[in-house]
Amino acid sequence: MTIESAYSEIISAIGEDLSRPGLRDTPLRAAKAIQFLTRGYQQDIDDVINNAMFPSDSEEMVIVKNIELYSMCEHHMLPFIGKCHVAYLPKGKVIGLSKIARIVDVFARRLQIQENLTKEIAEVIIHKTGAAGAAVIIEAQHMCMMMRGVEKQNSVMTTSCMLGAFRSSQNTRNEFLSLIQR
Ligand SMILES: Nc1nc2c(ncn2[C@@H]2O[C@H](COP(=O)(O)OP(=O)(O)OP(=O)(O)O)[C@@H](O)[C@H]2O)c(=O)[nH]1
Ligand SMILES: [Zn+2]
Repeated sequence: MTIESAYSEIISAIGEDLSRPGLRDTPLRAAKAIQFLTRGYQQDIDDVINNAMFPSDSEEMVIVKNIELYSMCEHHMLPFIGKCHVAYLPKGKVIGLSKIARIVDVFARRLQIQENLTKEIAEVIIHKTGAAGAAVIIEAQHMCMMMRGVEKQNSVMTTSCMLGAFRSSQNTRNEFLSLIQR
């Protein structure tokens, strides 16, 4: 079954008239949309990074904060939306700035829970850059909690993953936390 025909069935099953003009092209449109929202499954991390690693003597913390994040919860297939803060401690090389946001998207554009998304981003950053540490914090709101279910509009879920020096050194962790709060 194609995604398009699956959407046709869903639209019929909810009692709608698939032949009315407004819905005629909807299964195809919706199929394209869900493929975009889950395109992370088709992406390869090394292709995304595209060798954008540059030698550097700097061992100072690099932080990219407020990366906007759109993902889909794996329980309800509804969006969760928020921001992601990423940091790492370079060791001999730095990664192209945009690639950090691209890595976030590779994992966000899948069916996810926020905890796993946070961990997957941190693990790839540390493995691909050989950094002395990596840290990721995600703050997000889940449509499955807002539009339906418990219907809470203001709760924000915060998750973090601290690896390497961010886990072992409280000073490093505090530096990261104070810099993202500024
Ligand atoms: N830990 C975690 N839970 C999530 C995430 N996204 C959605 N959930 C939760 O997944 C749970 C699924 O619970 P179920 O009881 O199986 O599903 P449900 O009956 O639709 O639950 P309600 O949302 O409470 O109505 C809910 O508590 C959701 O809030 C996430 O990223 N992380
Ligand atoms: Zn959900």
